[in-house]
Amino acid sequence: MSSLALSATGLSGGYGRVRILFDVDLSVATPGVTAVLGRNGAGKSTLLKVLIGELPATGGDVKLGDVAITRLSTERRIRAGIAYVPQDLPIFSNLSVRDNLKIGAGRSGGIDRAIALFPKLGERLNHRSGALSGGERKMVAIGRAILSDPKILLLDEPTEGVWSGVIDEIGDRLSELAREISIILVEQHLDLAFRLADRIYVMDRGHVAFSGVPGEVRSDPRLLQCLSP
Ligand SMILES: Nc1ncnc2c1ncn2[C@@H]1O[C@H](COP(=O)(O)OP(=O)(O)OP(=O)(O)O)[C@@H](O)[C@H]1O
Repeated sequence: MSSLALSATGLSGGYGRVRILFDVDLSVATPGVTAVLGRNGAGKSTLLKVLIGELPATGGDVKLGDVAITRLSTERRIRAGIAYVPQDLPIFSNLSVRDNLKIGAGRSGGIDRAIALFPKLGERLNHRSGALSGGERKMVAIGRAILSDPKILLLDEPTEGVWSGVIDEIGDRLSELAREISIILVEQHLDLAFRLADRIYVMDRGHVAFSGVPGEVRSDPRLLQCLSP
């Protein structure tokens, strides 16, 4: 079980001179699911990119446990125990499922943990990844990410482009995974986010508008305001 919490304090960041995030405070459940909601363009993906170090923080701090990791490279954050699955999946279409998974396996070469989480991948190991369904591609990306044995997993819209019948399946697997590690979940499917999350942050124009446990957030009139286009 993980005891390493990821937290952000007063976090700002963006693209070049364009500031997108303003003074974001966030602290993740360990283990468990912390969902981040907000309308398109609210800054959810940008937040994950700053947390993993793909974009620099221009203010504030990111901590893993008590250690500030704000200035660490993405590679060192991954080594420290954070994994990231971006929205646009880095899946190599020409490679088999097995070879795509092996990219995440490091020196051990073992892909068993990914297959234990998503047994369907075990049946598709020799398939070309480009021929997989949207849901299966998401499974490959998540399965590969957990092979680095992360304590914290950042997931950007794992159900985007996934057939509704498979959304629950992915949700069930994430719920299992969240018994062991912390997941920060950016998600457009509200039902799934409310089902999985221990805590929810609602973002609006680069700020955290409010946060709370799912019951509180669902009945907060600010939710509709923050999610309406
Ligand atoms: N590469 C980029 N360069 C400049 N601005 C960007 C870039 N990527 C995103 N943005 C801008 O940053 C803002 C926040 O985008 P972000 O992708 O973080 O939002 P989001 O909440 O994840 O939205 P979505 O649900 O659509 O993915 C938007 O105004 C977007 O146009």
